[in-house]
Amino acid sequence: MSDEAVLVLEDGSVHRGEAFGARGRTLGEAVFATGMTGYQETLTDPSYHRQIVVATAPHIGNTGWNDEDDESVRIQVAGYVVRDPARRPSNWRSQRDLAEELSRQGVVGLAGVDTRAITRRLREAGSMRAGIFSGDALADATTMRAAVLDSPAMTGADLAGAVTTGEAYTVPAVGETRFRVAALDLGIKANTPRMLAERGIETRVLPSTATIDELLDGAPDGVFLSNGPGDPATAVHAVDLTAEVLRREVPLFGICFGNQILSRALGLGTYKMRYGHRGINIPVVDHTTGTVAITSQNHGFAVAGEPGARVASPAGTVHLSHSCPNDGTVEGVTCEDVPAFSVQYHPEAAAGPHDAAGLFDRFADLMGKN
Ligand SMILES: NC(=O)CC[C@H](N)C(=O)O
Repeated sequence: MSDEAVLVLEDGSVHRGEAFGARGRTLGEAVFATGMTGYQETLTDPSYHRQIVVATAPHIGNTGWNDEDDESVRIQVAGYVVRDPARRPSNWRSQRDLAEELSRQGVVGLAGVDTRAITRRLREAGSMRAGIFSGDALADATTMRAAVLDSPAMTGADLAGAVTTGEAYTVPAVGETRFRVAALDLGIKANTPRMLAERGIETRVLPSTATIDELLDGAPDGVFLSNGPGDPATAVHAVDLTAEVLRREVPLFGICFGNQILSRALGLGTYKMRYGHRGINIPVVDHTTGTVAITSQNHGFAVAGEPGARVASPAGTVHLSHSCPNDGTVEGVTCEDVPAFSVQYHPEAAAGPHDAAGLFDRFADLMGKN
């Protein structure tokens, strides 16, 4: 690992370091993530599809790679940028080294750059299109920047189809089955059905193209809308399905992309944030209880509205029930006339705080009351 690699941002800045993982070219939206642990879960989270993740934690790779912590079947990020990779992993669960796994899966990375300087740039100018170039793909700065400027933006990107399951599958409950849930897979993470299962919930995971009849086949007790990549404004089919689920008053819970979809089905808007929220220590205020949870997050779009407000929707009153005190963005919505709620943050996060895990119990209660 001594050959050159370069990160080129849309603003024309060029950041030179060393190749990390596979050699070649990759293009995507550059975003920064502030978690100091959990890189394996981050890299395999489908919500990061087509994003080049810049780690602000300076030292990455200490705990290696194992076959247990993947959130999906592959590394999903378009590229990975770190400052100082661990020279050798040391953890009792580690089976491989991070750079080796990136190479094995053909994921192009970059090491040895000042990731905090890059982060400051992304924070001031906002998330940008970017490319990592190494090996045969290295070229002069003008050529590399032209490739970046030619790549698609995240606004308007419809990406659920690229990460959803091809076939429906079922994850059984642990112990007695209390409820059955139909989950729309827009980029679901493995830990979601696992956490539902621990609460006696069987999850049937369906492709993002499922029809309303497929989704509600067998009369599930609830519907779950997963996290996922891309711009929620493009998720027209998922929004239509959700509107129908609301009309039928089937209990519904959504996470992140799912929160944006429920909100859009309720007539609220979504917009692209300047640089988003990606980390494992982001505070969220619950306006119903006045309590604050520390949460894991990974989103670049947000729901528009005034935190704490109650607004009219096709499904009755909606409470913009959660918000982030850092920037006043909406972090969750609760329907007051139909059994539906969602959050922008991640109760299923592994490597991250557990403050929000109770949301799965809230979903179970909602199904129980129905
Ligand atoms: N984690 C997610 O579900 C992300 C949702 C959406 N793609 C966003 O960036 O805001």
